[in-house]
Order: sequence, then structure tokens, then C-alpha cells
Amino acid sequence: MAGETTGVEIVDAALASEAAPFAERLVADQVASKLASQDATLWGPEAESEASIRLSWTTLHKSSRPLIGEIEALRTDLRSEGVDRVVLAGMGGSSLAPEVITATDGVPLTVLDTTDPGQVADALAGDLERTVIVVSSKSGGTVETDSHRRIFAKAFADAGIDAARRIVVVTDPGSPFAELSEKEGYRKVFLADPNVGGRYSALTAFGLVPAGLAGADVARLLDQAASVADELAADSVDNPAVKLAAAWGAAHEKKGAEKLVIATVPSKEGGSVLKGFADWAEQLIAESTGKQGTGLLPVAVEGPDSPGFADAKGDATPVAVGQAEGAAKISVTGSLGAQFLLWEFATALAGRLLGINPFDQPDVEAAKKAARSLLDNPDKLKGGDEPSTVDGAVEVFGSEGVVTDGKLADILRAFFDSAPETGYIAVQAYLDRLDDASTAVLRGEIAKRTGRQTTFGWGPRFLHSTGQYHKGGHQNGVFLQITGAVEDDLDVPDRPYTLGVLQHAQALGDGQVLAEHGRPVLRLHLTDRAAGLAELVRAVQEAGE
Ligand SMILES: O=P(O)(O)OC[C@H]1O[C@](O)(CO)[C@@H](O)[C@@H]1O
Repeated sequence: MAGETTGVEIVDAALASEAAPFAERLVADQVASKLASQDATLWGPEAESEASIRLSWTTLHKSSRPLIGEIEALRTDLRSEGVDRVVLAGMGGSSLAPEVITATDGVPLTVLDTTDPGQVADALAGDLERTVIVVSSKSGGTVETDSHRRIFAKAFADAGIDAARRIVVVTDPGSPFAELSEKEGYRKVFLADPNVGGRYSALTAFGLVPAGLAGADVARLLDQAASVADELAADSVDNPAVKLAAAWGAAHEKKGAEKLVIATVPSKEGGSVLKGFADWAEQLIAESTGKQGTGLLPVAVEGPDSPGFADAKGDATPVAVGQAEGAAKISVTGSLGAQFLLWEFATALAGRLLGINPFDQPDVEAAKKAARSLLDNPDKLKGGDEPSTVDGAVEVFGSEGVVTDGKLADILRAFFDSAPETGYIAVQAYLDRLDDASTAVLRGEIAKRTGRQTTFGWGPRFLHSTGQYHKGGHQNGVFLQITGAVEDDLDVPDRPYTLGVLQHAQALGDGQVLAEHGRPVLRLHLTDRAAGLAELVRAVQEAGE
């Protein structure tokens, strides 16, 4: 199909010439072919033991084939029982790929990667008679996913539906979910390849099972990846992954442009639009590279005309997923399956250029630990909740040194100014990403008015994605947290907390860890979500005048 040719073009001539020596180095060291044959020594001795159990993703286009029949058989069975609504509970690598796959294929999938009680309640309010939930977790212990499992199991039971018949599990062998599935007799367990990390798992059971059950053409996805596999394994400067990694490496090292601003560009020639691809790439790049004070910060933007992309300055490299448009300095084309594999190769190669281990996520645990400790001390969770300022429906809280007095617009102006010119502003919304979807306009509004690169993440979703970079990458970010009042909270069965309390603990926990890293954190709590959001948008506009 036109527009589906896999390729990387470094559109910017200066970047292309700076990238050339990086590509030549990768070729001389035969990094691509060694990566394809799963050589764990490529990232140095310290990374070797982790890398030795993380490289099976290079051949998934072959090894995942047997899954296709299994998924199709289960889908047929479920449909014959009238079960055709698929809900997916999974965080980070356990939901980002299926979300892109189904969105690109235009098939419905309800994704739960939230602790927002309202969003989960809306998913529960769908037709349970027709619903199957896929509970996906590599570790089999992720608190958000386990909470969704508990909530749905109870809801099925309350509705007189045999819950075990409606729960499908994707997990690693031997995980707590694998054991639980056996004990509870869940409908089916897909055991994934343990030698593939979460963010490289798009073509494992984690990507294929939920997407395939929802009706996406997952066999075609593997064909697409297979079609580019030989090219990606070639030690050549024309290898698209070598080109992409070299361009990223050069931008980072030569220009201090550590930010990759990623926009999906609709194809003019009838190729597919990879909907939400930037959100998937965000986790891959941020968790893989953002550590030891270095890394590449992915900035997912709405489109090539958006602030941050169209007006990118020297600290950022605009990357088009699709044909080059506007300010794009790099363009990456190809079908979804091919691009999954291409970006994974490029990220692993970039890890070598940056001198980091692209397979660990050393700083993710800190936020989880802080949230757990707050859940264990409910008093602490309530304490410290006195706002410094209240402006209309917005309560203001700040970490040490952050200005929290005065009008909201003044507070925001001071906060944005505290970000270095070449730093970034991270907006982190612990809200309902469907009902409060308009919150996302803040990204463009802030980027446009401050001239600083601005990211947007839904909490706790981003904790399993860019959260690693925030703590481990270049320390030049400032963090705007948005939390909101919970009208109807949801109990998590057999747990001492509600979903709303968990959500609150996650926001506060991550805020604490960021503050411990010396990062400025401003938390705005919307006591009325709609009114507070409107005030916030107005204040951002005023702050930029
Ligand atoms: O699949 P799991 O084990 O639930 O983990 C979900 C996500 O959490 C992370 O470990 C980060 O918190 C990701 O790397 C992973 O994709």
C-alpha cells in the first residue's frame, strides 16, 4: 500500500551530516546484526546480565505466530457466547501497544490504565453480559491492574455472571497472576515470553491477545514486522534503525537536543494512520533511555502544526511518524508492525550510543514505594492537605521553594519561569482521561505561551512511561500535577483503600519523589473538576500574556 514503505529520512541536512559518524560507528561495530542475534554484551558489562534475559523481542515476528490461532479460537468461542466487548486492564507495556493496534485498525477496546474512580465506573457501566476483561501484567502484581481485576470480578459476580469465565490473563510464567489464575480457574491464561521486557512486548501476548480478541488483524501485524526484520539486522548506514538511532544520538550529543517531539502525520497516500503511536513510543524511549542523568525525552504532540513541533527550538528534534511535514527534522514511515520493530531496534541502538542500559527502569520503583507508604499511613495521606492558596475551584500546593501565594495566573507564571529555557514542563493529570479529556489542551496552551517544551501525561499511566525519565533523565523538568475531587469513589474489594485513595496516594507519592530529586512540583487540586479546569485554562492564558 502506498505510504507503507518502511524508511527513515533525516530531512534536516545539518542533522544528517552530524548523524553520519554515529551511523558509521554502529556499522563498524556490527551493532545491528549483533542485536538481531541477541548479543547481550552490546551495552557493557554492567548491563549484560539484564540484557541476557531481555532480547527475545528481536524474533517475535516468528516466535509469536502460534499465538494467532489461540487468540482466534478464544475470540470465536467468546463471540458464540455473545461476549464481544473487550476491556483491557494493564499499565505501560501491558496496554499501550494494544491501544495503538486497535485504534489504528479501528476496532473498539476499553483500556483501563487509570485509578480514576469515575473512569473505572464508566467501564463497569458498559454491558457486562457481553464483556470479557483481559488482565495483563508481566509481573502479575501491579497494583492498578490487580485493583481492576478485583473490581470486575466482584461486578461480574454481583451481576450473576461467572467471573472466572470472563477473566483472561496475560502474564509471565510463575507470576502471582499465573498462580491465581490456576487457583480461580480463569477462562484462559496466556503465558508470555519472560525474556521480553514490558516496553518491548508489543508483538508478544501482551500486545496481540487483547488486540486480537477485540478484532484487530494481529497476523498482519506480525507479517508487517517480518517484512522489515532483515533490513533492521543489516550492518549498513541505510538500515532505518541505524539511521534513526544515529540521528537521535547526534541530536543529543552534538546539539543538546535531548527532546524528541513526536507527531503522527496522517498519510496523504492512503497509508494507515498510526493512531496513538507517540504514546507507545513515549514509554519505549523514556523508560529505556532516561537514566543516569541522561536520555531522550519524548514529547508526544497532537500533530505537526502543534506548539513544540512547529516552533521547536534548538533543544528539540521534531520527528514525524509518517511523511515529513512542517518542521520535521526526521520522518519515519512504515506500517504499524514494521514501526514497532524499527523503533525498538533504534531505541536499543540509541542506548548503546548514550552509554546506558536500555532494559532496566531503576527509578520507577521509587514512586510505587512512596505511594505504598502513603497507603500504609492514611493519616499522612490526609495530613499536609492544607492548601497554601485557594483560587476559585483550584487549591494550590507546592514543593519547597515553589511560589504558591497570590492569584493562580501569577503562581503559574512564576512556576513556568522556574523551568530553564531548555528545560521542560510536565503536566501530569490524575483525572479521567475520557470525561476530563479536555485537560489535554493544557499541553499546547502552555507550550505556546512559555516557548518551553511541554509534555502531558495522565496519571498514573505516565508513571509506567515517562515517569522513569522524570526522575532518572536530564534534571531540567518542572512538574505541574493536577488532581481532582472524586464524587463517587469505588472500593477495591478486599483492600483497605478505595480507588480514589490510591489515585491520591500515587499523585502525592510521585510528587514527593520528584521533590526529593530537587524538582519543582506544583499541585493544583480541582475541587470542582469542570469549573476548576476552566479556571486553570484561563489562568494559563493570562500567565502567558
Ligand atoms: O506488566 P506489569 O508488570 O504490570 O508492568 C507494567 C509496566 O510497569 C513498568 O514496570 C513500569 O512501572 C513498565 O515497565 C511496565 O510496562
